[in-house]
Amino acid sequence: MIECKDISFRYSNAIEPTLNKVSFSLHNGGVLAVVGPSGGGKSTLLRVIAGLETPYEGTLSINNKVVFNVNNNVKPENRGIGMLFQDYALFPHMTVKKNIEYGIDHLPKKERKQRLDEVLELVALGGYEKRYPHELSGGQQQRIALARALAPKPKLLLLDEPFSNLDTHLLKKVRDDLFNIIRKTNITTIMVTHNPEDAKAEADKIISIVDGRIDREVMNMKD
Ligand SMILES: Nc1ncnc2c1ncn2[C@@H]1O[C@H](COP(=O)(O)OP(=O)(O)OP(=O)(O)O)[C@@H](O)[C@H]1O
Repeated sequence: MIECKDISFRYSNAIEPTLNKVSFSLHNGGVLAVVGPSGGGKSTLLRVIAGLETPYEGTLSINNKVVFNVNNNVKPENRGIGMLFQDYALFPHMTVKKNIEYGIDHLPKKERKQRLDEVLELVALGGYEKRYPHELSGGQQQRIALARALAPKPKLLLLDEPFSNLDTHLLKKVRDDLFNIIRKTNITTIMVTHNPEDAKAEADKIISIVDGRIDREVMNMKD
Protein backbone atom coordinates (compact mmCIF):
# COMPACT_ATOMS: atom_id res chain seq x y z
CA MET A 1 0.00 0.00 0.00
CA ILE A 2 1.15 3.54 -0.79
CA GLU A 3 0.44 6.22 1.77
CA CYS A 4 1.04 9.89 1.24
CA LYS A 5 0.23 12.00 4.29
CA ASP A 6 0.29 15.81 4.42
CA ILE A 7 3.09 16.15 1.90
CA SER A 8 4.07 19.76 1.21
CA PHE A 9 6.77 20.93 -1.16
CA ARG A 10 8.09 24.24 -2.41
CA TYR A 11 10.55 24.82 -5.28
CA SER A 12 13.49 26.85 -3.97
CA ASN A 13 12.74 29.75 -6.32
CA ALA A 14 8.98 29.80 -5.60
CA ILE A 15 7.16 31.83 -2.97
CA GLU A 16 4.13 29.59 -2.52
CA PRO A 17 4.24 25.82 -1.93
CA THR A 18 3.66 23.79 -5.09
CA LEU A 19 2.18 20.94 -3.05
CA ASN A 20 0.14 21.75 0.03
CA LYS A 21 -0.69 18.97 2.49
CA VAL A 22 -1.35 16.33 -0.14
CA SER A 23 -2.72 13.07 1.30
CA PHE A 24 -3.98 9.92 -0.36
CA SER A 25 -3.59 6.17 -0.12
CA LEU A 26 -3.61 3.42 -2.68
CA HIS A 27 -3.96 -0.32 -2.11
CA ASN A 28 -1.47 -2.82 -3.51
CA GLY A 29 -2.11 -3.53 -7.16
CA GLY A 30 -4.29 -0.41 -7.48
CA VAL A 31 -4.12 2.20 -10.22
CA LEU A 32 -4.40 5.86 -9.22
CA ALA A 33 -4.85 8.59 -11.81
CA VAL A 34 -3.78 12.14 -10.98
CA VAL A 35 -5.62 14.74 -13.04
CA GLY A 36 -6.13 18.49 -12.85
CA PRO A 37 -5.34 21.73 -14.64
CA SER A 38 -1.94 22.61 -16.06
CA GLY A 39 0.44 23.86 -13.38
CA GLY A 40 -1.60 22.29 -10.57
CA GLY A 41 1.33 20.20 -9.33
CA LYS A 42 0.71 16.74 -10.85
CA SER A 43 4.24 16.15 -12.18
CA THR A 44 5.73 17.66 -9.04
CA LEU A 45 3.83 15.10 -6.96
CA LEU A 46 5.34 12.27 -9.03
CA ARG A 47 8.82 13.78 -8.68
CA VAL A 48 8.35 13.95 -4.91
CA ILE A 49 7.16 10.34 -4.74
CA ALA A 50 10.12 9.26 -6.87
CA GLY A 51 12.48 11.08 -4.48
CA LEU A 52 13.67 13.57 -7.11
CA GLU A 53 12.37 16.47 -4.99
CA THR A 54 12.32 16.74 -1.19
CA PRO A 55 9.18 17.88 0.68
CA TYR A 56 9.44 20.07 3.77
CA GLU A 57 6.76 18.16 5.65
CA GLY A 58 4.72 14.98 5.50
CA THR A 59 5.24 11.25 5.33
CA LEU A 60 5.42 8.92 2.38
CA SER A 61 5.44 5.16 2.76
CA ILE A 62 5.57 2.35 0.28
CA ASN A 63 4.43 -1.06 1.54
CA ASN A 64 4.60 0.13 5.16
CA LYS A 65 8.19 1.31 4.79
CA VAL A 66 8.69 5.03 5.31
CA VAL A 67 10.64 6.39 2.33
CA PHE A 68 10.25 10.00 3.41
CA ASN A 69 9.58 11.90 6.60
CA VAL A 70 11.45 14.78 8.19
CA ASN A 71 14.02 12.36 9.66
CA ASN A 72 14.33 9.95 6.80
CA ASN A 73 14.79 10.39 3.06
CA VAL A 74 15.42 7.22 1.04
CA LYS A 75 17.36 7.85 -2.19
CA PRO A 76 15.41 7.52 -5.46
CA GLU A 77 17.32 4.39 -6.53
CA ASN A 78 16.46 2.66 -3.23
CA ARG A 79 12.72 3.34 -3.26
CA GLY A 80 11.81 0.40 -5.51
CA ILE A 81 10.07 2.63 -8.02
CA GLY A 82 9.86 2.17 -11.79
CA MET A 83 9.23 5.22 -13.94
CA LEU A 84 7.80 5.85 -17.34
CA PHE A 85 8.20 9.58 -17.84
CA GLN A 86 8.15 11.42 -21.13
CA ASP A 87 11.66 12.65 -20.54
CA TYR A 88 12.82 9.16 -19.56
CA ALA A 89 12.23 7.87 -23.07
CA LEU A 90 14.37 5.05 -24.46
CA PHE A 91 18.04 5.73 -25.06
CA PRO A 92 18.15 6.10 -28.87
CA HIS A 93 21.74 4.86 -29.29
CA MET A 94 21.12 1.62 -27.37
CA THR A 95 19.45 -1.58 -28.53
CA VAL A 96 16.29 -2.85 -26.86
CA LYS A 97 18.44 -5.33 -24.92
CA LYS A 98 20.79 -2.59 -23.62
CA ASN A 99 17.88 -0.32 -22.80
CA ILE A 100 16.18 -2.98 -20.70
CA GLU A 101 19.38 -4.20 -19.07
CA TYR A 102 20.24 -0.66 -17.99
CA GLY A 103 18.42 -0.97 -14.66
CA ILE A 104 19.44 -4.56 -13.92
CA ASP A 105 23.17 -4.50 -14.65
CA HIS A 106 23.84 -5.52 -11.03
CA LEU A 107 22.37 -8.97 -11.73
CA PRO A 108 24.64 -11.88 -12.73
CA LYS A 109 24.66 -12.44 -16.50
CA LYS A 110 22.41 -15.49 -16.47
CA GLU A 111 19.71 -13.90 -14.32
CA ARG A 112 19.93 -10.71 -16.34
CA LYS A 113 19.26 -12.64 -19.53
CA GLN A 114 16.40 -14.49 -17.87
CA ARG A 115 14.79 -11.25 -16.69
CA LEU A 116 15.28 -9.67 -20.14
CA ASP A 117 13.48 -12.62 -21.74
CA GLU A 118 10.71 -12.48 -19.14
CA VAL A 119 9.90 -8.80 -19.61
CA LEU A 120 10.12 -9.01 -23.41
CA GLU A 121 7.68 -11.89 -23.26
CA LEU A 122 5.44 -9.88 -20.93
CA VAL A 123 5.20 -7.00 -23.42
CA ALA A 124 4.87 -9.44 -26.35
CA LEU A 125 8.10 -8.30 -28.00
CA GLY A 126 10.23 -11.43 -27.71
CA GLY A 127 12.89 -11.44 -30.45
CA TYR A 128 13.21 -7.64 -30.59
CA GLU A 129 16.33 -7.37 -28.44
CA LYS A 130 18.69 -6.32 -31.26
CA ARG A 131 16.45 -3.52 -32.57
CA TYR A 132 17.11 0.16 -31.97
CA PRO A 133 14.25 2.38 -30.76
CA HIS A 134 13.86 4.09 -34.16
CA GLU A 135 13.19 0.66 -35.69
CA LEU A 136 10.06 0.27 -33.53
CA SER A 137 6.58 1.78 -33.76
CA GLY A 138 5.45 4.32 -31.16
CA GLY A 139 3.40 1.68 -29.37
CA GLN A 140 6.27 -0.82 -29.39
CA GLN A 141 8.64 1.81 -28.01
CA GLN A 142 6.18 2.46 -25.23
CA ARG A 143 6.00 -1.25 -24.38
CA ILE A 144 9.80 -1.50 -24.33
CA ALA A 145 9.95 1.52 -22.03
CA LEU A 146 7.46 -0.29 -19.78
CA ALA A 147 9.56 -3.47 -19.94
CA ARG A 148 12.60 -1.43 -18.91
CA ALA A 149 10.71 0.10 -15.98
CA LEU A 150 9.45 -3.31 -14.82
CA ALA A 151 12.73 -5.23 -15.25
CA PRO A 152 14.06 -4.44 -11.73
CA LYS A 153 10.72 -5.63 -10.23
CA PRO A 154 9.69 -2.30 -8.69
CA LYS A 155 6.99 -2.10 -6.01
CA LEU A 156 5.47 1.00 -7.55
CA LEU A 157 5.21 2.26 -11.11
CA LEU A 158 4.92 5.96 -11.94
CA LEU A 159 3.65 7.11 -15.33
CA ASP A 160 3.77 10.77 -16.35
CA GLU A 161 1.62 11.56 -19.38
CA PRO A 162 2.67 8.28 -21.00
CA PHE A 163 0.48 8.76 -24.06
CA SER A 164 0.99 12.39 -24.91
CA ASN A 165 3.36 11.62 -27.80
CA LEU A 166 0.92 9.30 -29.51
CA ASP A 167 -1.58 10.08 -32.28
CA THR A 168 -5.19 9.95 -31.20
CA HIS A 169 -5.99 6.90 -33.33
CA LEU A 170 -3.16 4.95 -31.67
CA LEU A 171 -3.77 6.15 -28.18
CA LYS A 172 -6.57 3.86 -27.10
CA LYS A 173 -4.88 0.69 -28.32
CA VAL A 174 -1.50 1.56 -26.82
CA ARG A 175 -3.14 2.60 -23.57
CA ASP A 176 -5.15 -0.61 -23.33
CA ASP A 177 -2.09 -2.73 -24.21
CA LEU A 178 -0.04 -0.98 -21.56
CA PHE A 179 -2.67 -1.35 -18.86
CA ASN A 180 -3.31 -4.99 -19.73
CA ILE A 181 0.37 -5.59 -18.96
CA ILE A 182 0.22 -3.49 -15.81
CA ARG A 183 -2.87 -5.35 -14.53
CA LYS A 184 -1.25 -8.69 -15.37
CA THR A 185 1.81 -7.89 -13.23
CA ASN A 186 -0.46 -6.49 -10.50
CA ILE A 187 1.93 -3.61 -9.89
CA THR A 188 0.68 -0.61 -7.92
CA THR A 189 0.61 2.32 -10.36
CA ILE A 190 0.25 6.09 -10.23
CA MET A 191 -0.41 7.83 -13.55
CA VAL A 192 -0.45 11.56 -14.22
CA THR A 193 -2.64 12.49 -17.14
CA HIS A 194 -4.31 15.62 -18.47
CA ASN A 195 -6.80 13.37 -20.25
CA PRO A 196 -9.88 12.45 -18.18
CA GLU A 197 -10.57 9.62 -20.66
CA ASP A 198 -7.32 7.87 -19.64
CA ALA A 199 -8.26 8.20 -15.99
CA LYS A 200 -11.82 6.99 -16.50
CA ALA A 201 -10.76 4.00 -18.60
CA GLU A 202 -7.88 2.73 -16.49
CA ALA A 203 -7.88 3.94 -12.88
CA ASP A 204 -9.39 2.53 -9.68
CA LYS A 205 -9.16 5.90 -7.97
CA ILE A 206 -8.84 9.42 -9.35
CA ILE A 207 -7.49 12.48 -7.55
CA SER A 208 -7.57 15.94 -8.97
CA ILE A 209 -4.89 18.44 -7.94
CA VAL A 210 -5.60 22.15 -8.20
CA ASP A 211 -3.12 24.76 -6.95
CA GLY A 212 -1.14 22.09 -5.11
CA ARG A 213 -4.09 20.73 -3.15
CA ILE A 214 -6.29 17.70 -3.61
CA ASP A 215 -9.49 19.16 -4.90
CA ARG A 216 -11.41 15.96 -5.41
CA GLU A 217 -10.96 12.22 -4.81
CA VAL A 218 -13.25 9.65 -6.38
CA MET A 219 -13.37 5.89 -6.66
CA ASN A 220 -13.71 5.14 -10.35
CA MET A 221 -16.56 2.89 -11.36
CA LYS A 222 -15.45 1.44 -14.65
CA ASP A 223 -18.10 0.27 -17.09
N1 LIG B 1 11.82 23.22 -11.46
C1 LIG B 1 10.87 24.08 -11.11
N2 LIG B 1 11.19 25.22 -10.44
C2 LIG B 1 10.23 26.10 -10.06
N3 LIG B 1 8.92 25.94 -10.30
C3 LIG B 1 8.56 24.83 -10.98
C4 LIG B 1 9.50 23.86 -11.41
N4 LIG B 1 8.83 22.87 -12.05
C5 LIG B 1 7.52 23.21 -12.02
N5 LIG B 1 7.35 24.38 -11.37
C6 LIG B 1 6.08 25.08 -11.10
O1 LIG B 1 5.32 24.27 -10.22
C7 LIG B 1 3.94 24.32 -10.56
C8 LIG B 1 3.42 22.91 -10.78
O2 LIG B 1 4.05 22.36 -11.93
P1 LIG B 1 3.79 20.86 -12.41
O3 LIG B 1 4.66 20.60 -13.58
O4 LIG B 1 3.91 19.97 -11.24
O5 LIG B 1 2.27 20.95 -12.84
P2 LIG B 1 1.38 19.93 -13.68
O6 LIG B 1 0.08 19.85 -12.97
O7 LIG B 1 2.13 18.67 -13.91
O8 LIG B 1 1.21 20.73 -15.04
P3 LIG B 1 1.08 20.20 -16.57
O9 LIG B 1 -0.26 19.54 -16.66
O10 LIG B 1 1.13 21.48 -17.35
O11 LIG B 1 2.21 19.29 -16.82
C9 LIG B 1 3.83 25.23 -11.78
O12 LIG B 1 3.46 26.51 -11.34
C10 LIG B 1 5.24 25.24 -12.33
O13 LIG B 1 5.50 26.46 -12.99
